[in-house]
Amino acid sequence: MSKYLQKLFALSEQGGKDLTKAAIACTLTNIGFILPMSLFVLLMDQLLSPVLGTAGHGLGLWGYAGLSILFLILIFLFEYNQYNATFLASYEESANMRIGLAEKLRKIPLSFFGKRDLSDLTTTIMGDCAWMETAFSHFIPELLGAFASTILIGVSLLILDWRMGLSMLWVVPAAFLLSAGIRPLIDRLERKQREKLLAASDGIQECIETIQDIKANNQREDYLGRLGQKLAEAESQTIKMEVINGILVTSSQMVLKIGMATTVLCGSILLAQKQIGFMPFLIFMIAATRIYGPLIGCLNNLSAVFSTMLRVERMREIEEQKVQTGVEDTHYEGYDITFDHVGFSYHKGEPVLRDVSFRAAQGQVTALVGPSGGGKSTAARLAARFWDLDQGRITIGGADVSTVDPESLLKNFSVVFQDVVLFNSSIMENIRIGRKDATDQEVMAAAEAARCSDFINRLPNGYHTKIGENGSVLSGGERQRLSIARALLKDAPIILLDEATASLDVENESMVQGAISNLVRNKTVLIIAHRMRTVAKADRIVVLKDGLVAEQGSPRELYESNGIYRHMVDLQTQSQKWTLS
Ligand SMILES: Nc1ncnc2c1ncn2[C@@H]1O[C@H](COP(=O)(O)OP(=O)(O)OP(=O)(O)O)[C@@H](O)[C@H]1O
Repeated sequence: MSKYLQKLFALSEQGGKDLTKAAIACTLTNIGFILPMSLFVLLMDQLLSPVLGTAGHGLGLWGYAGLSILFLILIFLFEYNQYNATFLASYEESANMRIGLAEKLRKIPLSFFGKRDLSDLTTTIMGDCAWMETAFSHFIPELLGAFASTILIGVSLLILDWRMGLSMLWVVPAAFLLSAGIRPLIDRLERKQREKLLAASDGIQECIETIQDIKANNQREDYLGRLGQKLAEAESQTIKMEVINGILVTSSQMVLKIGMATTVLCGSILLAQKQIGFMPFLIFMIAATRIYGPLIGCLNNLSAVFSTMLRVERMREIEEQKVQTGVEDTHYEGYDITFDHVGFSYHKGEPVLRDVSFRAAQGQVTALVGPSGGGKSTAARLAARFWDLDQGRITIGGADVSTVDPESLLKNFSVVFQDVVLFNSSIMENIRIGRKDATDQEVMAAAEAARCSDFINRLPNGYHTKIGENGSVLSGGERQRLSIARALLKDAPIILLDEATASLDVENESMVQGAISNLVRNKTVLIIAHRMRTVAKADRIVVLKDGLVAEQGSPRELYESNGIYRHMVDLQTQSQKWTLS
């Protein structure tokens, strides 16, 4: 049972065991609610014995008091046990689920994120895991418990009198068959509802992120109109879903209630024909008032259980993704990066890099240049194994990067991208991400070298100033300098600079380039820049155009060969002379 539940709901081994325990605990609680009924039957048997001419049980006052106390204690213990078995275990499992998914996401290749909507992923990790908490503490164990207790009590009633038992229990499979029949429709509606809700939440997020551009382009009316449309569609889909859900729940509950009527009808006929005694009749009448209670409660939650299955499917999709693996203690013979006939595509059949071969030697600066969309950033990221290749191989110091564990590989890289990511913490902590054991002095030295100290000293709390979400209180150039400071602090043997100085003015760019020159000594540097003067002093230039290496050589060789590089240098020289006439 535990293994089956583990597989069905994508649980850990412990989670499967805990859910089984929770279901047993709910079964016991449901049986506990029947106990007072047996006391009532005993009492009735005794009180009615003179009328019915039976012997009666004669428990006496103390006997009834003793049994009442015993039943109360049992009910309390069953409830207490259910609380522990459901709540505590479910919170632990959902915490493990979240951590497990986050761990998995850490190891999945980035290609997966290109295919999945980010808010969809966030909803799966946060929303679906939170939903699982309620599902494991309520919906699922209560449903299983109601099933199990109904079967146990039903079998006892069938043994007592199979005719009465059947008249009472036939409705249970009928109600569940009805629910199972409607399930495909509910599943379809729920998928659609999720799509609409995601579209609405994407719309809201986009609106917040792009509010400046929307206003600047006078698009407010149009944009809000489209957003309103998305919200209205989400609302109407949710209402549709609720209506169908309501119909499912009430019709299943009505079917169950018919069971009460058939029990009374069958019981009255059998009693009138003297085929059953009054006490068994009474037992069935009382049972009919209690047996459907837990099931009716569960039918309310049945669509939630269906929804749980859909969410489990989404989680399983993440869990079953292939992760990037590799050895952690790779030996590198130096840090030359070699691209050997590399082919890569983000989407099948649309190659971004084709047969790319070049070498970025240790101790040299290799610049990747070329027209926009040529594949420069892709190539640089492939060296750090952000994705796996379709063809060829990339080696670092002779080691094929596809055989190296991605996290241990990245320890060799200091990376500065144009789209800097900063965290909502202090300047000090943001730089220290480069090397978490760095002292305050080392952080400050890195900040100084990256020309950050001027603006940091102007901030109200200096290095301890909180910089807001993604460094919102800083300018583009300041954010970029922080990220350079982070890379300087990490001091890794390979440096990737992707438009690292693009947001800096000329004065700051040359200062930061001075800092970078200190950093790059004896390192392997791969630099991507659109400004040709940024790469003019590189040791080697690789021109990527349409995913192919169009030319490579020293800046001088390329300039003299009169190809794409020269054309780009000449264009930029001309554009610098350009003024508004
Ligand atoms: N994550 C991604 N998913 C799908 N396609 C992508 C992704 N990143 C880049 N591309 C596509 O791959 C091609 C190469 O992009 P890349 O960013 O490597 O070029 P680039 O030479 O660095 O361009 P730029 O100079 O404009 O930054 C482009 O057509 C781009 O649209």
